[in-house]
Amino acid sequence: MAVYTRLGSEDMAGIIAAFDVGTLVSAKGIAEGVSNSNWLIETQDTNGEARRFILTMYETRTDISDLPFFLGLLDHLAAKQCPVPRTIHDRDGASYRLHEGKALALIEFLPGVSVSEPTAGQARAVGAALAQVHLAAADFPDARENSMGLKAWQELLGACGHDGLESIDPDLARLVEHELPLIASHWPSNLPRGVIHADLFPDNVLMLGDKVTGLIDFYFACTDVTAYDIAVTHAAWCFNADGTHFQPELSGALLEGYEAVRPLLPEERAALPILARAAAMRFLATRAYDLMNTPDDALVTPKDPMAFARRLQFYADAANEGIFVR
Ligand SMILES: Nc1ncnc2c1ncn2[C@@H]1O[C@H](COP(=O)(O)OP(=O)(O)O)[C@@H](O)[C@H]1O
Ligand SMILES: N[C@@H](CCOP(=O)(O)O)C(=O)O
Repeated sequence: MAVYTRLGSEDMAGIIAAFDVGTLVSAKGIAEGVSNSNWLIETQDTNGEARRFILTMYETRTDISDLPFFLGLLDHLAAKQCPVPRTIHDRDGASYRLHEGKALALIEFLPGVSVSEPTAGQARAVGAALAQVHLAAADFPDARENSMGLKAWQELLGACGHDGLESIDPDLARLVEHELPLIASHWPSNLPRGVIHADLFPDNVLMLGDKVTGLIDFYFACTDVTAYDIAVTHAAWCFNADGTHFQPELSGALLEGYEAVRPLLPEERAALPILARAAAMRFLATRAYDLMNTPDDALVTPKDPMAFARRLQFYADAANEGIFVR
């Protein structure tokens, strides 16, 4: 359930009236997602045409000062025909507005559904779309530090503590205490950097068949090692949900799709094993922290950190097995 803030119909009509998108017809809260509040908005324009939008209210996880980067990136990528939602600027030309202290943005509704058991064809299409974003963002003028980088993982896992991790799983503290310093000492410093999505999970990709119709939720986007974004997407797409089974056919297809658009440098491909461990650690860290710090009566169900602990263990065990070798 991702509507944390209740907006009455009068409030909603007033918010929509600030945009030149017609008259509000309906506003339906969207259950998916966990970070922000989202509504499906339907309006009727002056020609009587029905139009659909997504209204997002940014909650605590998204810093308002980052919105110019996120929303500006969407418009930059959309202008380059990437399958991302355009932002709808209000009557004053602003890309977001404040409502009772919280930021709101209206974005283009895109068709498609998020797949839960991707095919190789879908993985290939996602790889190609990710590469398209990396190339299209090459001349995006703004930059943003990765707020979910190594330092954040160390802080989050430190806050969980040895006993806290062991309370999740008896072997979790051992895995983290072995892997985190290894990742820190092997993080590659010589690779191409650029704008990355950093959270391209299946629930952030809209698809119709094998076609990517929407890349959404750019709210972890930042400037970091480009190949790390491939590692994040690999960890998110190439295993079953709980991380118990690696799916080599999806791995091969994802990388083929990516390289058909943006060939990897040899040093990027060589770094994928350590970057994959890092990606698994990143999501293990936020999920473990959230699991330990989400009130029992919270609106959302925390995600399972062990799904990414299993991915991390797999990548560590397979470090010399060439799963990323062409
Ligand atoms: N531009 C869009 N077009 C169509 N559906 C969207 C769009 N943006 C978000 N959604 C829907 O809203 C859900 C939550 O959006 P998301 O940005 O993932 O939320 P959160 O930031 O909370 O994770 C998505 O899973 C999708 O179903
Ligand atoms: N996708 C990650 C982080 C959660 O992000 P959100 O897009 O669901 O807010 C995960 O699954 O851990």
